[in-house]
Amino acid sequence: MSQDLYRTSLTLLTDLYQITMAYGYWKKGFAEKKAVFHGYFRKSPFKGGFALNAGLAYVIDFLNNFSFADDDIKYLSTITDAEGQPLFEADFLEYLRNLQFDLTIHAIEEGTIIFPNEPFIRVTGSLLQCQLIETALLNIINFQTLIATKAARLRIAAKDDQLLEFGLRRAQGIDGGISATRAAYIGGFNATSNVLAAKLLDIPVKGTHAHSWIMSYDDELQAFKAYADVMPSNCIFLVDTYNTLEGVKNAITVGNSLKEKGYAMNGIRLDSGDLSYLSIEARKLLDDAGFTEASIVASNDLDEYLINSLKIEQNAKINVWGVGTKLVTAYDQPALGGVYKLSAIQDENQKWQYKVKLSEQINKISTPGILQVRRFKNANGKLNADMIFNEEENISNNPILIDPNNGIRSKKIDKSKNYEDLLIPIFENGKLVYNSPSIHSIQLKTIKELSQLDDSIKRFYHPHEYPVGLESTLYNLKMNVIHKLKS
Ligand SMILES: Nc1ncnc2c1ncn2[C@@H]1O[C@H](COP(=O)(O)OP(=O)(O)OP(=O)(O)O)[C@@H](O)[C@H]1O
Ligand SMILES: O=P(O)(O)OC[C@H]1O[C@H](OP(=O)(O)OP(=O)(O)O)[C@H](O)[C@@H]1O
Ligand SMILES: O=C(O)c1cccnc1
Repeated sequence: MSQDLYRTSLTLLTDLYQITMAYGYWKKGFAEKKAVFHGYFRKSPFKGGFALNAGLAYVIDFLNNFSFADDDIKYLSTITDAEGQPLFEADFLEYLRNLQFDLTIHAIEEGTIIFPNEPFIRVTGSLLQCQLIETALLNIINFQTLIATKAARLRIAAKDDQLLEFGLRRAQGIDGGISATRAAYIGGFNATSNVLAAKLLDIPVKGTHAHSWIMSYDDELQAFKAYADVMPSNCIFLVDTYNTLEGVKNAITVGNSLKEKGYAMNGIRLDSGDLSYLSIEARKLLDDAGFTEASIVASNDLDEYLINSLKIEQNAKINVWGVGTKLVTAYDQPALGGVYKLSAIQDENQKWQYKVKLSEQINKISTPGILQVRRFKNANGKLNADMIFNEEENISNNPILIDPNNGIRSKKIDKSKNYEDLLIPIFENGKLVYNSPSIHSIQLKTIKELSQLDDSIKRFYHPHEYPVGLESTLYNLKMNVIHKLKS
């Protein structure tokens, strides 16, 4: 499991300000006040209509190992303030050394479609612990959700074709490469070229060969022949080193000798030039030579727009797509803006005090409450609307959803609709109560979820906005808290 990488103590994987705030809470005597935070994002990435939730398994491993090791404490004791004095007093560091993770966490499962403004995670427990986990939690989920979303968009474009992830060489560092491979698989990729990720994650590993193989021989035909000698049942020939269509002919020559020996040539790979024209011509050559089953793999700066154009507008004859850079770097949107906000805190009488962060920008005003996301579905299983509500309030059987960014937009939900509450228990008072599904079942979930999402929300240009609203009691609570703060 790739999570092995996260099984040492990563408790210091945070911003210093989380620890200074924790120190402040401790000093002021409210470190253990009960608080609730939610993680959510405000805008779907890639100008799209949805995101695909990923990263929870890593969050679980991070939290399972959440404790300050002796050398963490030792390091913290060396941090100094502007006057060169230790920033943290020894008793606080002792408090951290003895800290037992005991948060309660609810989260949306990986492979679930999620939308702006709805919490994908809810964290309940001591203010100090809630604060200390913020940065790592956002680091993990923002990246994996971003890449899983990109992968899901590529899956939409590629329809039933094979998608291979080729991104490691261009990924953002080592963990960027491994996390991206994981997220790509969750989003619907069939295999990766990344051997370490494949081993750690138990996912299929695949690949062809590079131009250097061809260049290391005097000519292309010799290079193909040598490759076929060594790996007769693993032959996808890269045909574009010198002249693509001549390369296809050489592949056919070697394919014929393989056939005589009882092997099938698996296919060819195109990596430059006009992929549409070349794939159509290559298909004709292969079919005419009897290689109707041979695959045509394409790579070279592919993304969902190009795949869509090649398949739909240009009728390209490509059935396997190798995608690297634009997937693993989320090229057109390098970060998901997921945030983590305090929404309630208990007073001395254990009564919730609801909290809101104000902003001049209405979409940046946070939502108070102990929130849950209820997803309503039509009789045919298609997603209909998501309702965010406060678990502390009784809600009507026929709730009204109000757009959090526009109070005059509302939608009535009729009570006959099926629904599911998406935030499910993951940790209860620090104890893991959730069995992480295998990565293969997460991918199956993704495929099912994508099939339940209307095409108008999946389209790449100006997608329809899926209805996500605050249940009306929650909307009123939010307005009240805002008005109180403003007065
Ligand atoms: N039919 C097509 N329609 C739209 N874009 C295409 C088509 N075929 C190829 N492309 C894209 O055009 C871009 C340029 O490809 P091309 O092979 O001409 O240049 P290159 O990438 O610089 O070549 P090389 O890989 O040899 O350096 C690539 O992003 C490629 O994916
Ligand atoms: O284009 P990507 O989506 O990132 O896919 C991975 C790329 O990596 C390899 O190229 P290589 O590193 O040999 O560079 P080049 O093909 O650009 O010369 C491969 O031939 C693909 O073109
Ligand atoms: O196996 C391949 O064809 C491959 C692997 C990584 C990058 N580009 C291509």
